[in-house]
Amino acid sequence: MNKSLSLLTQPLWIGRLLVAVATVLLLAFPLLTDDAFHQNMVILSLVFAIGASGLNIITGFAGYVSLGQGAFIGLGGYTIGVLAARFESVSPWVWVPAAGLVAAAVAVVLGLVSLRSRGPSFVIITVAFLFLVQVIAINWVSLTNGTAGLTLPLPSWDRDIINWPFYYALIAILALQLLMTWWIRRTKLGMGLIAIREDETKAATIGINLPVEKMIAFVASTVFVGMAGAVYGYYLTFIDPRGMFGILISVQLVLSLLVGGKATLWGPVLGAFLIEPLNEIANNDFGGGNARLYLFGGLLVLVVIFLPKGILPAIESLLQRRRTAGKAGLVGARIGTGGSFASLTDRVHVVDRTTAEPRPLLEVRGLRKHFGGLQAVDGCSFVVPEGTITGLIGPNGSGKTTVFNLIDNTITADAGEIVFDGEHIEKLPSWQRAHRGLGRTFQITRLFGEMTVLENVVAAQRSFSFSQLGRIAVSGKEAKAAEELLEFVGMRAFRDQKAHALSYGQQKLVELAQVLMLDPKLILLDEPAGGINPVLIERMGEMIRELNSYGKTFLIVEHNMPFVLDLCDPIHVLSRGATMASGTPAQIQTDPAVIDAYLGDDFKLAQEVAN
Ligand SMILES: Nc1ncnc2c1ncn2[C@@H]1O[C@H](COP(=O)(O)OP(=O)(O)OP(=O)(O)O)[C@@H](O)[C@H]1O
Repeated sequence: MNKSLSLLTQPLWIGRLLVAVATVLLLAFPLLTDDAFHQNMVILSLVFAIGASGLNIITGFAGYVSLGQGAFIGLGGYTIGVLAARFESVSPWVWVPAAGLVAAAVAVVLGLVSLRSRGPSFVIITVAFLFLVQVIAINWVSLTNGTAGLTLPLPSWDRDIINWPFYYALIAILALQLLMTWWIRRTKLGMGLIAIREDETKAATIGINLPVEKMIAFVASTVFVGMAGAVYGYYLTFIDPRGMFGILISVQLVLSLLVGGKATLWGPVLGAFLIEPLNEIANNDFGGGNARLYLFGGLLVLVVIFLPKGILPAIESLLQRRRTAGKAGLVGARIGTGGSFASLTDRVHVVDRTTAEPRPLLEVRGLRKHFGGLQAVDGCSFVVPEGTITGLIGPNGSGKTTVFNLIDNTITADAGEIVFDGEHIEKLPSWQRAHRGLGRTFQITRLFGEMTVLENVVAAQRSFSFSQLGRIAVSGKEAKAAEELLEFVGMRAFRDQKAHALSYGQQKLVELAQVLMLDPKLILLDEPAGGINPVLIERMGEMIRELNSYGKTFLIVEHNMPFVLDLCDPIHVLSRGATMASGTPAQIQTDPAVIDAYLGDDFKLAQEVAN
């Protein structure tokens, strides 16, 4: 290996060295120059680094793009401005933590209002929020002095070190912000947020408590930003609504995050230190105003086209390509023969199978769902007895997947009852249904593509507690159990692969392991044999049987008739959204109505030949 290549394959220590050098330079900066222009530029860069880093939690991790992040800088500035004017004898520094609390409190309110929406509507709500706060600051004259603005007390310390306290206070806040980001990324909370970003609906079905995790993320993304806003306001010594709540601050924060790299620790800091100097150049040399708009707009277009993931992720994938160049990957590698589920029995809910008549584990009564004029599910009723492998079959479009979606609340039913394990669950959100013991795979697999296989399995949360959110995501008993489940489905060798790199069949196996991580009582499998090779179909059947022998109950939607008839008993047949027949495989195969509506005469002939 040549020398330059070996340097490139050692990214960890090079990265650490760069961070160490940058930290020393930042700490020593006020000692190196007393040039006011440069000091101002670095102070502003620090404010934007904190703002972008905070934004990283809600946007980079959780996938919620906010254009209202600048409002929290403004709220911080106004908190210190208002309080310093009211309590003149108190040092303004006292109000810096208070600004963090105000930002957090406003984030909770905004979160309650906006976190039910996603995508463009969420962005619009955050912009509206920014303008609303600005309007309040303009019109609540008794508190904010309106458009005339507020003047803060001048710093009381020596003129020679005039900027130093602001500077080091911002560095301390940035350090805290980065520490929090680093911690969140390593914990179950961070993994939950990334799952939400990748596929929120799916995240809920594997037990991730969406409202709580999103709210924590929203608050975490604003506390230190509010504090930075307070230091910024004190530094400016004058604040007004247009300066503190301008949309361009928020645009600059988003741009910093995108340029540096979303969901990375250092990306937002790098982005802020690149964008803010450009902003100053546009302000000073090109007359500000429109020049800044052109600059930010142009940069945004360039980033989206050439660096869609940002600078740091682009460097990382370049290094990754160099590291793996010429090495054979796992693509095409054989799936393992699979381990035994027996080693996991301490985690499983084992059913007493000695009782003669199994109790109903799931009862669906009169379920209805319409899409516009189409009645997709029309009074569907059936029972899944505990300990069985129950089949749900029917023609294409008869409503099977919709029934699954209604059972796990991926979509909400118009009417009907769902009783699971003796409890009515119609009103429970998906993640609570998962905690009750309902697991589900999807017809088209829905893994979190940017996570590794192991992370995908560990991401499932079978219960909720605040202390659990703080645990390291991939560690301890959970990670061990996830590895054992991957061994069981034959995918342990793939544990460090990104899920998006897997074949469809491999994804099906990982999704099964992910659902098993919930230790579910009932597993809904949507076409487990669809689109996979015959050997894997056979293996899938074996796994279902083995899991069933340990007490797992199944409800399976499948078109592969030999697979269903061999595995399932009882079988329910759906037609036009209603249950048209239920019975043993023998009864179903000979039911003239089922043959007429679904199996067809060819099936009957084939059965007769086979017999
Ligand atoms: N989100 C939706 N919006 C509108 N129509 C939908 C939606 N989801 C399902 N449908 C319609 O509801 C009907 C039932 O669909 P569903 O996917 O439940 O059938 P299925 O029995 O699972 O079909 P297949 O065997 O082909 O998977 C279909 O006509 C489908 O087009």
